[in-house]
Amino acid sequence: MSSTTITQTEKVHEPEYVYYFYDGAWGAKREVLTGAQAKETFSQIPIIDISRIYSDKLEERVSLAQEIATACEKVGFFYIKEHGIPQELIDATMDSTKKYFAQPTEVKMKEHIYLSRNLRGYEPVHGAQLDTATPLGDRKESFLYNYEPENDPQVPTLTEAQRSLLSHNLWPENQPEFKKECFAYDKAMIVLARKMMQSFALGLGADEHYFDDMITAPNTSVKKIHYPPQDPSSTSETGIGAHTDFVCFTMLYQDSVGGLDVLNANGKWIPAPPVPGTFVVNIGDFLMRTSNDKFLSTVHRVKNISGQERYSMPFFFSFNMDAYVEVLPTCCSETNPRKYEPITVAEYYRLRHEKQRKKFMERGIGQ
Ligand SMILES: O=C(O)CCC(=O)C(=O)O
Ligand SMILES: [Fe+2]
Repeated sequence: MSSTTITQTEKVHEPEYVYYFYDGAWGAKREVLTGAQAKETFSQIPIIDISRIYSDKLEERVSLAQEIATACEKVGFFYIKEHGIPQELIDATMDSTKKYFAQPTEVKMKEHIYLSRNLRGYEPVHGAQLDTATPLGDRKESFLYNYEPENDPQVPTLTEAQRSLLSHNLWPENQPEFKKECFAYDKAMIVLARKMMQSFALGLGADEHYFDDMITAPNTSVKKIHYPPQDPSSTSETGIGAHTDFVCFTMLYQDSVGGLDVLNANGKWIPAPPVPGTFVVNIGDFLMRTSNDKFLSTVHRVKNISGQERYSMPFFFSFNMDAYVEVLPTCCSETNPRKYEPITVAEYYRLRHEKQRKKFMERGIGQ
């Protein structure tokens, strides 16, 4: 009698994942794909000259919109140059931002976000923790302010009900210049953002003015951010943990230090280094939803290991708070039916903030 033993030494493939913050919580993940498993995805971020956005020729605006739409579909991130925002305006607001952050923390804590009704104002270093694997959280301090209708170049007429949906800012009383510079910056960015929305509408196959009525009092906000340098080997903190933005889209000004990375479909981090004279634009979850997932809301993070102080200013843009937003009919078909129900921006934000606030409270911040 004889017996045969077969020993299997086959290597078990252990998948590797990149984790990120999505829909109010940490824990969404993307598998790292290499070799034969790798998908077709981006390895760099396109730079688009958007001067045509100001053209009086529709065909030029359409060709730009198509270029932008391709970047939104394939990457979800792109740089814009020749955007029309004067560099002096950007420099002035950056200067006042640095002056604001240079104050002692206890002075800035007078505008702590938890003293405001809706998380506007100052958030200190380690005040946020997107990546729960970093016990200290985000090595950044920030100041967040929201749209104020009187500062809109096209001041909207709002009902009391509409007014009640707006966020309230918490401005530093001792720095009137800071508020002035913030407003000047916001005013210019609102004009550009409305143009960008027209370009997105065209790129999604809709009428150029499809979104116009939904952005008469847009829910915009600007976050001024200071990232002190961090120890490159530290795993206990990061600059800003990996996440997607939950607004429609973001136009980010970053200084010359660098540290922003963008995640591609294979779970690989692609750097988005500073390019002079540009903003980095990225699609957020709400426009992804509105486009029936045609445009991508792409995961990104920041780690400032440069040894220098880094400053950035994302300008976040969403529709009017009471806008009832449906998936664009041009993004749906019989073979690609609508994936999301219509929702108002206020409700969308309420649901997201509820989840996020619960998480922050669990950490014991702001009580
Ligand atoms: O500072 C940056 O470069 C990015 C900031 C960011 O992603 C955010 O605030 O959502
Ligand atoms: Fe972001």
